[in-house]
Amino acid sequence: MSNKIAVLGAGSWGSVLANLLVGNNEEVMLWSRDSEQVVTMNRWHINPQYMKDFKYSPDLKATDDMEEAVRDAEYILMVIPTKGLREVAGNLNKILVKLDQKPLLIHATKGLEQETYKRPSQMLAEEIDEDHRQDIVVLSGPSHAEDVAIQDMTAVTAACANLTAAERVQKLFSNNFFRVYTNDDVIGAEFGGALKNIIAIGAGALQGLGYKDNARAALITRGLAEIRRLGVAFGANPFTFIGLSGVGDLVVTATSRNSRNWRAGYQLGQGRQLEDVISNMGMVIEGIYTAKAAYELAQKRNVKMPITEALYRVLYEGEDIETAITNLMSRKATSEME
Ligand SMILES: NC(=O)C1=CN([C@@H]2O[C@H](COP(=O)(O)OP(=O)(O)OC[C@H]3O[C@@H](n4cnc5c(N)ncnc54)[C@H](O)[C@@H]3O)[C@@H](O)[C@H]2O)C=CC1
Ligand SMILES: O=C(CO)COP(=O)(O)O
Repeated sequence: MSNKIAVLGAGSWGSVLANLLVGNNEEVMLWSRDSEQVVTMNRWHINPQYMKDFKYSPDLKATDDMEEAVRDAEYILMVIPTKGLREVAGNLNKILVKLDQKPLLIHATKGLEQETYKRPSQMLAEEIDEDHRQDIVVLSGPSHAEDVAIQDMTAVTAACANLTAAERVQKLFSNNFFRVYTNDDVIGAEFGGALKNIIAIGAGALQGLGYKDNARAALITRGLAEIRRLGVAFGANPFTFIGLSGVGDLVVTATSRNSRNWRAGYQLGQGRQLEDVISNMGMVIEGIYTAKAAYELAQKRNVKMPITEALYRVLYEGEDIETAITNLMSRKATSEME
C-alpha cells in the first residue's frame, strides 16, 4: 500500500526526490510557491528552471497550494534552502494545526541559519508544534540531483535519534539505485551536510586557480578535520564524519562539476566577482551563507577552522584568494591530530 507524501520545495533536489518516491509507488504531491512552474510540471513534466532537460514521471503531481499538498500526508519532506526554511515551516505549522495532522517530518536542507546558527532540524522543531508532528529525520549524503535523476547508484543517510523513524524513512526511499543507511546522530549529519559546502567552494577555487590534485586532497582532508572539530564541539559523534553525510558528501561536492558550490568556487578562482557568480547560478549556493554562520559560530566557540576563516575573508571581506592561500600555508606548523 502506498503512503501519502508531501514534498515542499520544487527546486532541483525536491523535484528529483519527489520523482524517486513516485517511482517507489508512493502517492506524492510536490508543492512549489511558483504557480507557473506548477502548471508546466503538471502539463509537460519538466521543471523549467532547474534541470530543464529532465523528464519527470507523469504520475508526479504538483500544486502551489500547500494545504492541498499536505492534507492527509503521513510524511512531509522539506527541501527548501536554509534561508527560506523557517518561513515555510511556520506556514506549514498553521496548516497542520488547522487540519489537526501529525506527520513524520523529513528534511534534506544543508546549511546553518544566519544570526542564530541553528541547524535545519532545530528550526523545524521551533516552528512546528510538537502536537502536530512526529520525529524529524534528516536525509543527507552524497547525492547530486542530476545523478539521482538518471538513477545513478547513490547511498545516503537517514538520521534521527529515534531509529525507528529513521528506518521508516529508509524503507520509503530505498530502491535498487538509492541505498539508505540509518544513523542516530542528527547533529553530525547536519553539520557534515552544511559545512562541506564551504570546503567545496574552496576546492572549486583551487581548481579555478590552476592548483592540482595534491592541493585538492589536502583541502578535503583538512576541511574534514575542521568540520569534525565544530561538529564534535556541539555534541556530534566523530564517526559520523567518516560516513556518508561526512566525508562522502564532502568528496562528491568538492570534486563534482554538478556541485553549485564547487562551480561557484571555480568561477571565483577564475576571477569572477561574487555578485556575478550568485546571480548567474540561478540556484542556491548554500556554502556562501554557511561560511558566514560557521565562521561566527567557530569564533564564539573558540574552534579552529582556518579554511572556513580564509573563505569567510574572501567572500565577506574581499580578500584576494591567492593571499588567503598564502596565509593558510604560512600558519604556524601544527599537529595533524589537533
Ligand atoms: N541539488 C542537489 O543536488 C541537492 C541539494 N540539497 C539541498 O537541498 C536544499 C534545496 O536545494 P535545491 O533544491 O538544490 O535548490 P534550488 O536552488 O534548485 O531550488 C530551491 C527551491 O526552493 C524554493 N524556495 C526557496 N525559498 C523559498 C521560500 N522561502 N518559500 C518557498 N520556496 C522557496 C525555490 O523556489 C526553488 O524551487 C539546499 O539546502 C541544498 O543544499 C541537498 C542534496 C542535494
Ligand atoms: O549536497 C549536494 C550533493 O550531496 C549538492 O551540492 P551543491 O549544492 O553544491 O550542488
